[in-house]
Amino acid sequence: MTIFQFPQDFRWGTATASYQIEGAAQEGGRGVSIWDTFARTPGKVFNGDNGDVACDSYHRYEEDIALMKKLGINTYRFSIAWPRIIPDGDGEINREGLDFYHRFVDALLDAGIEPFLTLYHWDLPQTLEDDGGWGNRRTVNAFVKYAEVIFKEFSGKINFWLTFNEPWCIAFLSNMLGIHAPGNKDVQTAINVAHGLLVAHGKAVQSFRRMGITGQIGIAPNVCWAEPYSKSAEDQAACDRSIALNTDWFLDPIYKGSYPQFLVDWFAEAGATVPIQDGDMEIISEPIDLLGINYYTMGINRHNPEAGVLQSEEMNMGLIKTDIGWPVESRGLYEFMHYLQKYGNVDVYITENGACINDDLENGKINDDRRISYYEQHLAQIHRIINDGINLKGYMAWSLMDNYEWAEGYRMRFGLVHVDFRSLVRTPKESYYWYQNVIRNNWLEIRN
Ligand SMILES: N=NNCCOCCOc1ccc(-c2cn(C[C@@H]3NC[C@@H](O)[C@H]3O)nn2)cc1
Repeated sequence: MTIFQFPQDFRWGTATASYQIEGAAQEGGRGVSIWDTFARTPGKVFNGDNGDVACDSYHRYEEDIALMKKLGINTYRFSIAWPRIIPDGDGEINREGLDFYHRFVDALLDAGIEPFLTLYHWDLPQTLEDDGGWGNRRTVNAFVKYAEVIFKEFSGKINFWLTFNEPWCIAFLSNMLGIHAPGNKDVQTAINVAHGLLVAHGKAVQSFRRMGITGQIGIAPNVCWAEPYSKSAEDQAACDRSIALNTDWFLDPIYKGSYPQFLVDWFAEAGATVPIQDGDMEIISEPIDLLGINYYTMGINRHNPEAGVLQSEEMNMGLIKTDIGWPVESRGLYEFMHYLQKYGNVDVYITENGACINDDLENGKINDDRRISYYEQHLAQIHRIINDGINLKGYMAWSLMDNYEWAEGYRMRFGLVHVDFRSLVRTPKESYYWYQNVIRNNWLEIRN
């Protein structure tokens, strides 16, 4: 038996997002988001699943908070649905939407749980997408107006703020690969979206500072760690491109005030350029306080001219995979956290980490041993990272409960709690009780 003791002030939590759990899509004055539209577009989402009901957390949040309290977490990451706050994107404020989130945040605080608020977790008001989306400065300015409404409303209640979740997914998965909403497949559009959201991020941070809002603010990139299939320079360069597009493309502008030139040049070869306007990079590089890092898996990549714009092909190395097909390899988290040190030993929270394991109820229990094994491996790496002196301050498991996994609909289950999407009954899985024990002890026991 090996014991890994965590720091006394280490934060333990779980994470969700508005469109994935709330439901009540036509209630409370909520407007239409790009995911409502995308989900209703034939062929885009498995089974045509949408977020109309989801986990119905809009109505059942007190039950969810009771599960969080029983789990023993002290931190809960959630996102605000912009379409609940300003239904048409940049028009009238919907008081009913603000009141819902006040009730929710107050209930979290009453339960002794620190809210970790994400402003944008992919549910853009459709009206703004119709007018050009993140590539149009109207959307950038509308985001700042929305952010300032939330800052003003929740300052004093919220101490941890994130502007954007997974900017690579918002820009490239959704606008170059077309896999997520709005489903564009155009490199220039993706680069325009990435730049727009970065300017929006910087302007929101400037507002946060100017308004004297409580707490710390940052952004949450997702990680795409990759190691070369061979020792060839070509394969290493292919890995560098994959890693950098998820991380450096966003963190270089924020921490250095400029894009990674080798990728700018790579995209220029493909005929795509970054639409930088005077003053943009100064805005984007407004200093932040923390980073959220979302890690799921890593790849072994090789250069392949046929493998998309980046010409970086992920090889199937025969590793154990989760049920969504992602290799289980916790080593990439350790390697990435050291890679991240090039931006300084900044405060980092793992804001998402978890496994898609689609076990179902058997005799009233869900024996998700594979999920427990995934968490054991990744928490052991977390301990190793902390032991190396890296400022990793907390960990949020993705996810509290099974929810709407975007284009995969409800078939892919990441939760510590099982959700029956017909009855909406929640059932803690064996991994929930395992995580409860880790939190209670503040240590990890690795079975020999
Ligand atoms: N990276 N290169 N890929 C090249 C080609 O990929 C094809 C498929 O791509 C991807 C990549 C990444 C994801 C993904 C999903 N989640 C889980 C959510 N995170 C935020 C939260 O809402 C969770 O639901 N995180 N990441 C999906 C599909």
